[in-house]
Order: sequence, then C-alpha cells, then structure tokens
Amino acid sequence: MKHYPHHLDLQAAAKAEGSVRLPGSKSISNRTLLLAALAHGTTRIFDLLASDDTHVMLMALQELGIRWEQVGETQQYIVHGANGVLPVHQADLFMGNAGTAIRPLTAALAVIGGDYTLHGVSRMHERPIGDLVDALNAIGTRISYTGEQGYPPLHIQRGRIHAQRMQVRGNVSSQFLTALLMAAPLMVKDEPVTIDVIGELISKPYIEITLNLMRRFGVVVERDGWQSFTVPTGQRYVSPGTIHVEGDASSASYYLAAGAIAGGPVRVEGVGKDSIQGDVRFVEALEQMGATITMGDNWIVAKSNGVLKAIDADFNHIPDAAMTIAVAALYADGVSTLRNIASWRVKETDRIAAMATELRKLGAAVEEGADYLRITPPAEIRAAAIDTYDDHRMAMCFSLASLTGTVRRGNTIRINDPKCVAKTFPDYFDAFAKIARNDLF
Ligand SMILES: O=C(O)C1=C[C@@H](OP(=O)(O)O)[C@@H](O)[C@H](O)C1
Ligand SMILES: C=C(OP(=O)(O)O)C(=O)O
Repeated sequence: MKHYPHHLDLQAAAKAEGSVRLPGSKSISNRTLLLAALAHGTTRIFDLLASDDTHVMLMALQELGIRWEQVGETQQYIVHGANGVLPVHQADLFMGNAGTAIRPLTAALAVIGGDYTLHGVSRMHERPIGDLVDALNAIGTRISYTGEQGYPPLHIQRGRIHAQRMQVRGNVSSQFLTALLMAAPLMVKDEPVTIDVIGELISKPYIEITLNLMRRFGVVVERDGWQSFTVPTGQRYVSPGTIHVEGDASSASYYLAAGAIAGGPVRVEGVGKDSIQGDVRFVEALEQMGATITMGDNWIVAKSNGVLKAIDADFNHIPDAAMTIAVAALYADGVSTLRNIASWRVKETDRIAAMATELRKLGAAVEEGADYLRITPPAEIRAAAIDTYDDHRMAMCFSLASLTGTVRRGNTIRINDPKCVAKTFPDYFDAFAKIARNDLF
C-alpha cells in the first residue's frame, strides 16, 4: 500500500525532461473486465490498470461469482467468462466513484436480472444516472432509486425485457450509451436491438472505444453515424483469448503538457498513433499552443521552445484531458477559452467551479460560464495551496503549476490531499518527480 502525505509540496522546477511509462487505460481496463466476464471463454488481460476504479470493478465481478486471477504480482489478469450469466443472483456492490463501473454494470445486471444494489462514495450519489435508468426501465427492467430520484444508490430486481428499439439521451454522459451498447447483446433474442440517441451526444470518442472492444469480443454493431446503433441477432461475446491494455491517454496529458510548458522533451510510452482512445487528440491542442509533438505507434514526445500560445477551442471530444489545457493556459501569451465542457459539472466534482477557484489562487483571472472557462494568465504564478476536491485530475493537472521559473525559485505549489490520484494513477507524483527538474535554476 502506498503511503500518502496529507499534502505534497512541489518545488518550483525549471525544466521538464525524461520518459514515463504510462499505467493502463482506465476506459479500456474496465470495459475489458466486464466484457471478459460476460464472454464465453477465458481472457488473459495484459497491463490492466491498477487503481481504485479498476479495483471496484474487479471486486464487483468477484462478488457476482466471476472467477478471475492475478498472475503473481503483475498486472496480468485471467478472467473466466461466465457466458452471459452471473453465478450470484443477489449482491450489494460498492462502486466507489467509478463511472466506468457503475454505468455499464447497472445495464448488464438489470438485463441479466437478479437482486442487486449498487452504491458508491457520497459524490457518486450526486452523479446523474437517470437517463440510463429511464432507457432501461422503458424496455422492462426493474431499477429503482433507494435515495434521490435520478441518482445512485440503485436497487435492481428481475424484470421482463422486451427490447427491440430503445432510446437514450446523450447530452449528460456518453457512458449511458456505452452501458446500453455493452448490455445489448444480452438482450438480443430473435430480433435485433436498436438504440437511438436522443439529442446531442457528448464525449463521442468514448463510444468508439466501446465499439472497438465489443468487436474484439465478437460483437459487431451496425451504426448510423452517432444517431442509431444496432446489434444484429446471432452475436454473443466470445473471448479473443488475450487483450493488451494500452497506456492511458488522459494520464499522458500531464506529462506531455509538462514537456510543452517547460521545454521537454518529455516522452510517454504506451500510447501513440495506434491508440483507440480519443484523448490522444490532446496533442492537437498542444500543437495549437505551439508545442512540437512527435508520435510513434506506441509513444509520444512533446517539447517546445518558448511561451505557449493562447487557445480558443471546443473540448467536448476530450473532456478529461481538457483539464490539463486549463492549467497549461497559465503559461500562454493571452486569454484562452475552453468551450463546450458542461459535463465537467457532473464528474468527480464540479470541475468548472473547482478549476476556476484554484486557478485564481495562482493569480489567473477566470471567467466561468455554464459550459465554458475563460482564463487570463497571471504575469507571474503565485505560490498557493491547491485544494483537490477528491478529484484525481485536479491533483494531477495542478502539479503543472510548479513548472518553470514563473513560480519563483524556492516557492512551492502545495497539493492538498494528493492521495485522490489513486482513482486512476496511484504513482502519479513519483513519475512527475522524475521529469520535473528543480536542480537547473
Ligand atoms: O466511457 C468512458 O470511459 C469515459 C467517458 C467520459 O465520461 P462522459 O461520457 O460522462 O463525458 C470520461 O469523462 C470518463 O472519464 C471516461
Ligand atoms: C470523469 C472521470 O471518471 P468516471 O469514469 O468516473 O466518469 C474521469 O476519470 O475524469
């Protein structure tokens, strides 16, 4: 178990340089675990992410009677698929604050049927799930709320499914559509199942990850753009045998931004041109800000030679990595605007409010809108104690404020409650210490 201090003081660092091997992708890890559990056959998973979010998924699967083993002390796991059934019909499942666990599991459990409760940390009980529950109950599942309507905790009972066509709203979280897509092959009887998206779909690239992994497990979804998705009859999940989890592209964003802010080169290993994660497109935003990016199949390098340019862009397609841009904007030559990021308000914390509050502590002027942030950088970044709101990404992206001489030598950026990084990246600060050079002033 890692020991975490109450707070962490990051010394001002003049340069960022070096190489980081990324932990596994959270989005790929949790999807792969669930698909492997639902599949026919055994799946060997390489480089699974070790973190709170994957831990809750592994524990839930164990409680549901799915057999899995960790190979020694490695991140290799073997999951014995139960072929669309779950051996345990009654369970109380703790989901932490993992959206990628509770949303897909809710759909799968409601469709398979049983007597299950799902709950999490207090913030999880403030994160909406009503659009998913409405879509499922409309086809005959029996999901009810034990607390506030529209939010976990949930109680699932056995229903009678009559799925041919279903509808889901896509403007609060793409994870609702992901959950329905992953559960759809379990609903297919004699007729195909079609899911229609109502209104605008946000965070679209995450749907590509879902479809890609379903395909690897033998289910090919037919689609009409982002509007409608059909799972034909005669398909079920079959294990591909092995799956290698890519490095996490959202986790890569902090190190790549460090290379852009403080010279670089910084190299991340584990994601590159071949990635199926939308967050690799974070590098396009860094390039717009003036960084130089080079990419191989499985690695990315970021470097720069001077002040970053301000950016004004739509970040709906990369909501997680966009937080890194908000902090990089402290180093830009003018006012930056991050648009179309309303989903930030319903994640680990209200990220628009939290980001505005903490950027102001560093001296930035910040305008906060319902779905945007406008950031005017300070002449000089002030030393400050940053609150992290139990949000791993707040802790990780604010570490970047310790870079370059803009924080005067000897000043520190204090990160309060750094242990929250365990949600997706328990060793984050160890890797950051290796690339942040404070011996070069
Ligand atoms: O499907 C996924 O793996 C995810 C989808 C995104 O959520 P939204 O669709 O709610 O934006 C993202 O923020 C989250 O970290 C992971
Ligand atoms: C929004 C996030 O997580 P979740 O999968 O819990 O939605 C995130 O990791 O930034």
